[in-house]
Amino acid sequence: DLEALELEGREYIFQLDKSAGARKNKVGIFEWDYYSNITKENEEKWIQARIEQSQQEKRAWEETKMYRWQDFQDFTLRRMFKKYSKLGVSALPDEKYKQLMKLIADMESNYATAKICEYKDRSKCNLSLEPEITDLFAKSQDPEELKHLWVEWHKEAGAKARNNFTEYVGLYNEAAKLNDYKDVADWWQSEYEADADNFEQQLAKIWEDVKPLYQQLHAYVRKRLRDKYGDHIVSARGPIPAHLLGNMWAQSWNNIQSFTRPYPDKKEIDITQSMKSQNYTALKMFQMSDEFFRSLNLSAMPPKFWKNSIIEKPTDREIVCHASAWDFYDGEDFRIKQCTTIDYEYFQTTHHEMGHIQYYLQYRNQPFVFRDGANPGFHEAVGDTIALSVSSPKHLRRVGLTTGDAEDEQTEINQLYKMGLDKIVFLPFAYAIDQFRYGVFRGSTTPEDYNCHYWKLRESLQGLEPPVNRTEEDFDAAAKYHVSANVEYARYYVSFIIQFQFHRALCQLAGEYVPEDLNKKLVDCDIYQSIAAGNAFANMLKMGSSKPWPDAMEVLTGQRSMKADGLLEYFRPLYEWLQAENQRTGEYIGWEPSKMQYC
Ligand SMILES: C=C(C[SeH])C(=O)N1CCC[C@H]1C(=O)O
Ligand SMILES: [Zn+2]
Repeated sequence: DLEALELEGREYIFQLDKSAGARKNKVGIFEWDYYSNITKENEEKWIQARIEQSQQEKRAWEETKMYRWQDFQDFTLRRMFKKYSKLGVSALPDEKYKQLMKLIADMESNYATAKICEYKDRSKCNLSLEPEITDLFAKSQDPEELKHLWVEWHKEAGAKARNNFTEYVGLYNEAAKLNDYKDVADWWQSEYEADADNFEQQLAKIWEDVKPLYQQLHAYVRKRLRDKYGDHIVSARGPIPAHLLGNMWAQSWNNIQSFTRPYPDKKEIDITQSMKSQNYTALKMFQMSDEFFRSLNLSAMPPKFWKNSIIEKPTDREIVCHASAWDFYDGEDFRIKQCTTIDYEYFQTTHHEMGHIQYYLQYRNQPFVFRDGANPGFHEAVGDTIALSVSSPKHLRRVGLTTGDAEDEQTEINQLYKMGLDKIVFLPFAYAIDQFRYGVFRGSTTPEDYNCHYWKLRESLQGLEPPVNRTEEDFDAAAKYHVSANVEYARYYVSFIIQFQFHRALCQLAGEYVPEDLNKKLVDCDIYQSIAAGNAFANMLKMGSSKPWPDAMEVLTGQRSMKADGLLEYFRPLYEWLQAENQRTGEYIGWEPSKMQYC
């Protein structure tokens, strides 16, 4: 009878889940060894381990198909079976599976080991992205040097990946179809459990809500850059050249805050300078982040975390420097790998990565198949939500990273501007990255016009243009880690929206934010040491992916959908200031078509 069948199904799926967890642990160790020591030998070992895992998964998948789990009464049981009924890339025949793994590994190692020559001394050709190129890009205010670094990096890390990427798209789409998805775009979006094209409608709605704020910020920054570099470099009504914004991908404009902020005579909050003058170390940054989480009654980092993590770039080997957090699915072994430098950006990144580890710790008693974010955006939002408190003036004063004067109107606008250069600026970038890849996977963007489509999106969404003309010899999208490393990117777009919904709820629980109370503003909320906020956060995080994400979001925020209202409320004073300022200077809002050639 059905009762007995369901009982048998329960036995089976929990057994399968346990062995799946053991497989993930084993493959994870090989993957870590490769990412933290890029050699041909380690790449081969990792791919071999992946092949063995995929063969075992295929056998288990055949067995799982025999159960009529759709008729089971228990919701959790049905959800576990549903997740295990999707085989993933292992559905590819062995040879194709191996080829796909190799393509991704080769693109990723090309990105991780790419080197370029200096602008000043062309004989010095050993510049890596981290820390050399990143630091130069953050500090240089020489448009010619920035142009050189931009062009050379996009050649080494982007153009070189074009052929591998094209082949990867074909194989990855084959895997999608074997999993009953139309294409990889459909597969990636299924992670958000939205019906049909609803997920893309949600993304579009959010952009519609945020675009006016972005356009005001874009217009203001363009004016300040024109003041600095002259109108022969920055036009009055055109897109902004992408190499002048302090970041290789123009995804965050924080590095130009110092010479563009609204009230320059107000003391600058220069966290990087404070950290350096206080002899901060990478370890201290990690200990401070761990202490913040513990202050909320959340979990401490376990011993293996401090023992096994790599928090500074090794000098004796090549590694994948791009920051990452790892769950080895044994309840004890959790690691971060990052090439920390002592600056504001890495202070943020450290909290971002520690947020991933905290999520792993909170859901570590879930079945393995539920040890995941409620949706991929949740996982990216945990650390950033905490960092919203950490980067508040109140908290920075608390930890001695800024001194003196309490909030006055102008300082608050400067603070919101600094936050906006990270959080508002990022949204059209993230939107462009996966709009581009959706088109590629759907076939509406072909290899013959990869770069043309990429720059059309960059111009229409971000209001940027390339510093030099582009052709289809280039492949600028792959100059961004996630495109070379096959990491979906809409997760960050979602994260930068929901983290403000989480932050607002936590601030209310901490008594730090009261709507309409001018002494309890969102911009100066710091939930540090609030057990009430921490417990509510933990209740959501513990769920992992055991329920559809609206249930998880509702537990913390009472909302069941992602909405830009949290972000817009946080930045409202800045929005009003920007509108008034752009009116005062008569700045043109938006951008006319670029005169650069890229299609
Ligand atoms: C820090 C990570 C590792 Se999950 C990252 O890739 N982030 C964090 C914010 C956006 C995105 C990026 O750097 O492009
Ligand atoms: Zn992340």
